[in-house]
Amino acid sequence: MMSQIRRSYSKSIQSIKNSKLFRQESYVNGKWISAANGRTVPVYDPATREEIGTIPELTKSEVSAAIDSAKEAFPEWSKMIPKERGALLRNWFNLINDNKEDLAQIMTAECGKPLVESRGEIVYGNSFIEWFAEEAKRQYGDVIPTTAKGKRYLVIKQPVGVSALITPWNFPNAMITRKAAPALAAGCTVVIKPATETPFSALALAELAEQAGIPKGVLNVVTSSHDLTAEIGKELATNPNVRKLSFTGSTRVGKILMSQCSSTIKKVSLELGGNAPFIVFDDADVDAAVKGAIASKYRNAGQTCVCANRFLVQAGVYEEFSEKFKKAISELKVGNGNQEGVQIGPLINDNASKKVGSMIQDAKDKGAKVLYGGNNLKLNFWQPTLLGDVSLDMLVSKEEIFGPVAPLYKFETEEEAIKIANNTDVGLAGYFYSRDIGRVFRVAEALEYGMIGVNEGLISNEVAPFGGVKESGLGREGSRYGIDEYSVMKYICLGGV
Ligand SMILES: NC(=O)C1=CN([C@@H]2O[C@H](COP(=O)(O)OP(=O)(O)OC[C@H]3O[C@@H](n4cnc5c(N)ncnc54)[C@H](OP(=O)(O)O)[C@@H]3O)[C@@H](O)[C@H]2O)C=CC1
Ligand SMILES: O=C(O)CCCC(=O)O
Repeated sequence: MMSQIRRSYSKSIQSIKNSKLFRQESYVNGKWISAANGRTVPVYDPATREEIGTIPELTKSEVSAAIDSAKEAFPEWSKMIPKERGALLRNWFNLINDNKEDLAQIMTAECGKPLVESRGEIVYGNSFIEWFAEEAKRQYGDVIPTTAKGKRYLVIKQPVGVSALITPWNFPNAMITRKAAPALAAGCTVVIKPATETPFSALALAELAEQAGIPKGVLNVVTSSHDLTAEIGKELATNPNVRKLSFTGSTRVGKILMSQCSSTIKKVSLELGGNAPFIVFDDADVDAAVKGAIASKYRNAGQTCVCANRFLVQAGVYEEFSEKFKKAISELKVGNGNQEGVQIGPLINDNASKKVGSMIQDAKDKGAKVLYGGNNLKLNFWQPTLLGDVSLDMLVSKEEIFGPVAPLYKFETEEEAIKIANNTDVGLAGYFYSRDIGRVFRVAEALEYGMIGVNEGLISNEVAPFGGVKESGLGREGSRYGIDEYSVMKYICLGGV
């Protein structure tokens, strides 16, 4: 049976050492399940369009049953001593660490990112598990000085309850661990719905969670098809037994989920789209700015919500920055992510590719110059692209590009740069390069973004609060604040003391 299925695996999956990690069933209540109606959905390698394997197309009622399992598991898990929960998370961390190369290969096969980035994401994703394994022990409450004789006031933190976690395809591992680890540490049980394009990284995590001893029903992974996504999302957002929903993805879907969650007043965390400005001032170290720009823009072929989206460059260094940027991207290697040396893989699917193509065309139609690239090489592989003479009416200025395209704008003054940078409905990450300490404070404070990189293009880590303002979302992930998203405060007023 196995050899029959194996024939259709992509090459990257064939090379994994621990074949147990490649699960093709959903994981509910400690069991690996198929859909009751037997229906499956194929998953393709975006680099080759080869079928990697299949996943069950669970229906709404099966997702509802997974929520029931999480509800049943909640009392015991939430009452466990935090240190014991932390120890199980630590086991999970260790197992992920032991299997990191296989996990990276599965990730590259299903989402296309270069293997070197997949390896980095496994380490990054695992850092959230390690961090929250520790934080489980640090959910401190408060004792509030009394205002009346004979009374004492206490505040304790308790887990919010069953948590639904809906995650995207661009970070198939880290977006799960950044939600599941604080949820489990706080004492919540979870139902995870991974993106239909990238379910195997999620199922591999579930396999290792099971091996780590995380009890049945505590962590569930439900898979389905794009056709049923809206129905399943609605079930997760409206089922009264779910008390928390955390979503990473587009602002469009975030708005739908937030409105659906209002029917049962769930606690909601949303990590949505961005339109990150990357500002280079005249006083910047231009070489450092180019290095930061490449790291920020071309990570995951530009498919990252914190990717630089608009490059605002002050007139005095515009030519120098543009020339050096162009040279740097001309050296980037595009190809199948599982080949050594590749820095830019394919976009996730045809829709993503069409979106990038139409944004480049729109910019050209409105007068932008292609300074480098601009071509679709094959399938969904795009050349790293640099656009000059970009104006604010172009789609690349207004929308999240989610592809390897860098638009350059020239500005004259600091005020103008801040005004352009803030002229958007979203506010996730913003970046700027300057060596003037006064400007560093002024601009960092003036930018309407949840996260700011100053002389730095990569800002994410497990100890810092990740999240946005405006339509980029609600809540913070990672850091000491991340666990609060899965906790509720209880005030206890003690009389007769
Ligand atoms: N903030 C971020 O990290 C991300 C931002 N985006 C932005 O969104 C654009 C479009 O990408 P796309 O993949 O379509 O983004 P979506 O927001 O549609 O997809 C992301 C996740 O949301 C799920 N989803 C989609 N519709 C619903 C729904 N009605 N209810 C519940 N869950 C739902 C998807 O599931 P399924 O896979 O089953 O469809 C997937 O798990 C990108 O170009 C980018 O700009 C996209 C992904 C991540
Ligand atoms: O939403 C995303 O695009 C994933 C976040 C990437 C990061 O953690 O840096």
